[in-house]
Amino acid sequence: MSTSLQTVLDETRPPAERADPLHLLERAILESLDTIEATRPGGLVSLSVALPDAAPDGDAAVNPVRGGDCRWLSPDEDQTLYGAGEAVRLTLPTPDGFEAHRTAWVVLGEEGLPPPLAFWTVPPALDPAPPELWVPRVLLRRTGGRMTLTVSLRRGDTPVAEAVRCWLAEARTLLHGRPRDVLPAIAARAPKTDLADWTDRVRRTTEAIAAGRLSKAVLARRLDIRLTGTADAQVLADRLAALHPACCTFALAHGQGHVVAASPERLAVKRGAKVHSTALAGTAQRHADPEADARAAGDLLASPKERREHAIVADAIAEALAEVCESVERPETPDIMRLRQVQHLHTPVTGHLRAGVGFLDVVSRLHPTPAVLGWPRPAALDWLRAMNEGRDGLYTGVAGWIDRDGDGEAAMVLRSAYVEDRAAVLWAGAGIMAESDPAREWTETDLKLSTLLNLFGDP
Ligand SMILES: C=C(O[C@H]1C=CC=C(C(=O)O)[C@@H]1O)C(=O)O
Repeated sequence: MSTSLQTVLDETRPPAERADPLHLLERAILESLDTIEATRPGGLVSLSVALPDAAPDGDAAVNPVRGGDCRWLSPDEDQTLYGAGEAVRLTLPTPDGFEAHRTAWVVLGEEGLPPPLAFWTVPPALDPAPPELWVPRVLLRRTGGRMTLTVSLRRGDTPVAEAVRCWLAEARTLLHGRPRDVLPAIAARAPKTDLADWTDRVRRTTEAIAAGRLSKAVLARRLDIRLTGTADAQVLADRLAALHPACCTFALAHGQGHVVAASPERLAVKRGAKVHSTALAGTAQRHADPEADARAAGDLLASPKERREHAIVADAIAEALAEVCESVERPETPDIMRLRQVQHLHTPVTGHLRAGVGFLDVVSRLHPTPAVLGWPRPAALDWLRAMNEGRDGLYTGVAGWIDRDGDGEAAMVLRSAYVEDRAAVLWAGAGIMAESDPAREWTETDLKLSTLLNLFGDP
C-alpha cells in the first residue's frame, strides 16, 4: 500500500469508529488498488462490498438514514438506493448511448453482489434539454436486509488517493449521517395558474378535440411555494415513501436543488428479458367512507370518458412495447390503483423483450406516454406548444436507474416538486378529453398537488 493511501485511511477513520463496517470497504480498496490503478484513463471502475444487515431498532453500526444526494425507493421490491457524489456524468444524445459505456465498465469486489448502477433523467417532451446519466461516487443499496456498498471512479479525473478520501467520507455520511427531519411549513403560495386561466385552456382544448385536431391533451398547472426553512430532499423522499407505499419515491439532485416525487406511474421495470409497464389514466377522489370510496371507483370504471382516456394510454404503451418485444400481455379491462388522495384506472402491461434491446431504448420508445402529453403525440405536442404550456423541474419527464447488467427501473416524474433552499415548485396536470369539465379537472389537480403540499403541514 502506498504511504499516502495509508495516511488517507488513517485520517478518515476516527479512532472511536474502529469497529465501523467501513473497514470492509477499506480492505476491499486495498486489495483492488492495483486493478483500479491499472484501469485505462477514462475507464469507469466500481468496487462493491457486502455490509452487515441493518438492525430494525436503528442502533446497528449500519443504519442508512440520511445523507447523500440521491435516493430511490422501489415500492414492491423492498429496495432502497442511496447515492452520493458523481463518479461520472454523461449527457446522452440518445438514451441508449449508455450501452457503449456500460459494456466497458470494470466491476470489482465480492462476487454475487448486485451490479453497480447509474441514475438518469429524461426531460419532459416540452423541454429540449438532453437526457442525463450519472454514476454515483458512493452507492448504498439495501435490498431486504441485505446491504451493498459500491464506490466508483472514472480513471484520470481524480488521483486515486483523493477518490478514496471522498469514498470513505461519503460512505460514512450515508451510513451514519444524522437526520434533519423537521420539515418546514409553507410561508407563502404563488400560484402560476388561476382557475380562470385554467378554465380558458380546458375550454379551448375541448373545442380543439371536438374539431378533430387531437384526441387528448394533458394540461398542467404550476404552484410555487416559499417555505419557512430549508427542506431536506432526502427527508421529503422518506416521508413520501412512508405515506405512499404503492409509489416509486425518489429524490434526485437536479440543477441547484432536487426533484422529489412519489410517482404512481412506473413507466418500465426491466429484469432480464422481462419488461413491465403501467398504464395509468382516469382519476377519482378517495373517500374516508368505504361505501363512497367504492362507489367512486365503480363510477370511474363505468365512465366512458375515463375509460377512453385510459385506453389511449394502455394502447400506446402496448404498441410501443410490441415494437421491441416478442410478446406483449395486458388484461382486457383496467382495475383500480388506490393511492392516498386519488384512485386511478390501472392496466399492467408486460412484455418479453427481443434479444439486444436495451432498457433505455425501451424508455425512449414509451416516453412521453399519452398520460403526460396527450394523443396523437405530434398533434398533442403542437397543441401544448400553441397553448404556451410550460414544464420544468423535470415534471412529466422520466427518472430512473440502470445497472451494469442493463436492468433498471423508470418512473414518470409526477406528484413531484423541484425543491431548492426555501422554495419549492409544484406541478400537477390532468388528461383533457372532449367531455372534460374545467372545474372537475381543477379539483383533480388540487388533489394531485396535495401529495406534496401535505408534507409541509397543508391539510
Ligand atoms: C398528469 C398527471 O397525472 C397523469 C397520470 C395519471 C392520471 C392522470 C389523469 O387522470 O389525468 C394523468 O394523466 C399528474 O399527476 O400531474
